Amino acid sequence: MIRFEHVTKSYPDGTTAVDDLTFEVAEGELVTLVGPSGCGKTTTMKMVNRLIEPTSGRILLDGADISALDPVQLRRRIGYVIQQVGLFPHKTVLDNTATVPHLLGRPRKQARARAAELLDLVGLDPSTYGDRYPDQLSGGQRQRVGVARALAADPPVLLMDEPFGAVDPVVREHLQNEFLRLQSTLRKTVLFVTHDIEEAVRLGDRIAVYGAGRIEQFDTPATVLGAPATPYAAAFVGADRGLKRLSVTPVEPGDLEQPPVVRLDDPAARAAERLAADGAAWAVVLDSDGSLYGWVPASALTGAAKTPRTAGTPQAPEAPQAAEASRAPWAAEAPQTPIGTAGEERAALSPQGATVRAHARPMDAHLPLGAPLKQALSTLLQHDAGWIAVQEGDRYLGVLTPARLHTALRRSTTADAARVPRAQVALDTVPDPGGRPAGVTAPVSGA
Ligand SMILES: Nc1ncnc2c1ncn2[C@@H]1O[C@H](COP(=O)(O)OP(=O)(O)OP(=O)(O)O)[C@@H](O)[C@H]1O
Repeated sequence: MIRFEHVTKSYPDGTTAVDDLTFEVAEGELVTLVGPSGCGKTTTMKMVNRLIEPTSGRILLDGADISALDPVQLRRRIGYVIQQVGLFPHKTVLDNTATVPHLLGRPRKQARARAAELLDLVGLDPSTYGDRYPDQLSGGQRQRVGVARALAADPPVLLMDEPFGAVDPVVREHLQNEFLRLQSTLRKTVLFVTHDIEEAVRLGDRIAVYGAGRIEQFDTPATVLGAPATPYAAAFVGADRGLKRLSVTPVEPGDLEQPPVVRLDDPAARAAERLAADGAAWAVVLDSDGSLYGWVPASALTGAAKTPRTAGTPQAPEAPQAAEASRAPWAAEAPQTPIGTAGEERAALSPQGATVRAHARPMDAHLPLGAPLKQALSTLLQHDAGWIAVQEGDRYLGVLTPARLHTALRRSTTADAARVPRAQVALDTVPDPGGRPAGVTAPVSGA
């Protein structure tokens, strides 16, 4: 755990780089420091490993004042990754990574074995890259070596100063994902400096938004985006913060609609009756194991007797479209005419048309529960669909609609501001697609 207590750093020329900082980074937490150039992020970070000494205040590491610790001993507990990486040009990748464990007294062979494990961990095959020199690597690969090297002594704390700043946006996103994957298992205490709000939001458990030498807001990404504490923080996170917030708001069970559900092997006639009774224009179709197969329009089921249809890929015009806000997205325009269930009509069903299977449209697109709303919106747009199914593992849970997505975003903003679970928030200003106040009587699965 890192704790800053009223830390100020002033230079003899009168510049105050940071002014009265007080904050805490919990063990295993990743805190991003974000702000414009010159606002004091790097100074903050370098005071933790005593490359810079504060003018006043103190910094505690696991409760101990670091000013009383030997700087060399202190730095052994702290991995440091910087943008320029700073690999030794004349040493191979493996030797670069093995340097610290070797310096710490591990026999060379052991240190190299550990280095190979770490290279593997950061996604560099040691048999391919271990014997290369830094100038034989791409920028992104060098950054990975930098991370592997910082992890080599297995320090509980990592300081990362714009570690992915020198690579193109695609590689950067890849490195960020890999680092998040690593961090989910390693659980280091991380201070991560960036001037990129997208990166800060993406990686941080919490974000410190810096103004000139001071922290303007220190909170979760969702709260910083949903409820900026000051006009400065609002301006820094950007006018499009609602869009950014989509990336940090997960789909929860309470966000989902529950349209009628039929199974592939249900008799088509019975499914049609069910949809007619519900006044539904379509139903979700599940496999026998409860996973998503696709959807079926009521019109296909009612026409089942005459024109059995072989399931194919749905064409865009057939895809379920976004509902008007006033009714459930699956609601029929007019009540469906139940198809005849008289014996002679049933007998007319061909074997192919007898079950939902013959009329169902497959739908490949679905989302895992917990996926960010941004992914949900992107999937909806990509498939030109009015809903997208949400699954937990292989189990279908319900569907997310554009209206529900909007409600989820609004509810999460309110929930974060009030510090309560999203499921407890009722919004009565925006009706959901069923015309109900969202979060009050809307169908909720498992929330
Ligand atoms: N040795 C120094 N003497 C005087 N001023 C300094 C010194 N080192 C840094 N500063 C000033 O302290 C302020 C904070 O610098 P710092 O490097 O912490 O900013 P930063 O937020 O990390 O910026 P960047 O994103 O550009 O790296 C800046 O105004 C900088 O000019």
